[in-house]
Amino acid sequence: MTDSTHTEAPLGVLFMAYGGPESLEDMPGYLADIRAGRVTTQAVLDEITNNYRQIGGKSPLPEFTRAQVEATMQELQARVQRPLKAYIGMRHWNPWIEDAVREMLDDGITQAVAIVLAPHYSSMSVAKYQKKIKAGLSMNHGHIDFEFVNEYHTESGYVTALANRVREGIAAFPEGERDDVHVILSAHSLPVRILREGDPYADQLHESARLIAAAAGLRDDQWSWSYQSAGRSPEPWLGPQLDEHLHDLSGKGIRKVVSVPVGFVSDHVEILFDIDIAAQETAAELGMTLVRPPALNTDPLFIGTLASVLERKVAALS
Ligand SMILES: C=CC1=C(C)c2cc3[nH]c(cc4nc(cc5[nH]c(cc1n2)c(C)c5CCC(=O)O)C(CCC(=O)O)=C4C)c(C)c3C=C
Ligand SMILES: [Fe+2]
Ligand SMILES: [Fe+2]
Repeated sequence: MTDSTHTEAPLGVLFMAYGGPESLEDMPGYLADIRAGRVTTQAVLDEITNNYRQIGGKSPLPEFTRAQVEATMQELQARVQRPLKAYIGMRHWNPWIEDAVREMLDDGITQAVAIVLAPHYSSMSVAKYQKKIKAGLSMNHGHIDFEFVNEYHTESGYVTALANRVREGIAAFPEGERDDVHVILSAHSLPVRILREGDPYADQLHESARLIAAAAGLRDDQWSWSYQSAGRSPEPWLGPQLDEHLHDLSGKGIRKVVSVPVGFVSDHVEILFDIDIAAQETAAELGMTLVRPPALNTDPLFIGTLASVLERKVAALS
C-alpha cells in the first residue's frame, strides 16, 4: 500500500546562495543589487570589476553551488522516503530567490525546506535570504510551508572538514617547520553595529573557530581570528581585517601562515581575490609564506552535513 498523504507534488528543497556575475558586463547590475540603491562610484565599480577580471572575469560561485546542490540531493534523496525536488535561488543575481519560489509554486510544491550556503546566522545575511522567500510567496500570492535551516556552524562534518583543511595547510610546509606555522581562521566582516543589535553572527563564528582549532589539535597560540572582505562603506566594520592582522602577526615574528576562511563554503571572489591575491601580496611584502587550502566546495563531509541538517527539517515537515 502506498502512502496517500505524499503522492502529489514532491517536497521542495530550496538552496540559496549569494549569487555571482557570469561576466564582467553583469558587474554594474550585480553591485547595484548588493549595495541596495546606494550609489556605486565609478572608482568602486572599476576596482571590483578589476578584481573579478583577475579571477577569470566571472564568479565561480554559481557553478560550485550547482555542484554542491547535486551532491547534497543525491545523499538526501537516498536518506528520505519522499520524492524531493531541488531549486536554486540567489540573493543578489540570477537565478533570483523570488523566481525559484515562483517556480516552486508553479510546480505545485506545498511543503519545502530551505537552506543558505552560509553556516552562520545574521540578520544581515541568512535573515535577508529568508525574507526574499517571503517576498516571493507574497508577490505570487502563494503559500508553501517552509522549514528553514538557520545555521549549521557547530555540525561535526563541517567542523571536521575545516579541521582537515587546517591540517592540509600545515602539511604543505616542510616537517621541521610545521611547529612554527600560524593558522588564521577568518570570515566576512559585517558592520560593528550588529553587536549592539544582539546579532549572533560574531559569537557563532568564534564558536566555529574554537571547535575547528580544537579538532585540528592546534595550541591556543597557534591560531588566531580575523575578519576579511569588509564592505566599502563609511561605517566601522568588525576587525581586525586580514591585511592588518598579517602586519600584526609579522610584528610578532610569524613568517608561516595558513589561511582558512570558515564562513564561505566555496571558492569565490572573497577567497580567490581577497586572500589568494590581496592577502598573498601583503604576505609577500612582509616576507611571509601564506598557504590557503581549497574551500569546502563538494567535500563529502560538508555535503554530508548539508544532507543531515536538511534531513532533520524534512522530518519536521513529515
Ligand atoms: C555575512 C555577510 C556577508 C557575506 C557572507 C558576504 C559574502 C559575499 N560578498 C560578496 C561580494 C560583495 N559583497 C559586498 C558588500 C557587502 N557584503 C556584505 C555582507 C556579506 N557578504 C555586506 C553587508 C556588504 C555591504 C553592502 C552595502 O550596503 O554596501 C560587495 C560590494 C562592494 C563592497 O562593499 O565591498 C561585493 C562585491 C561575495 C562574492 C560573497 C560570497 C559569498
Ligand atoms: Fe557581500
Ligand atoms: Fe563581501
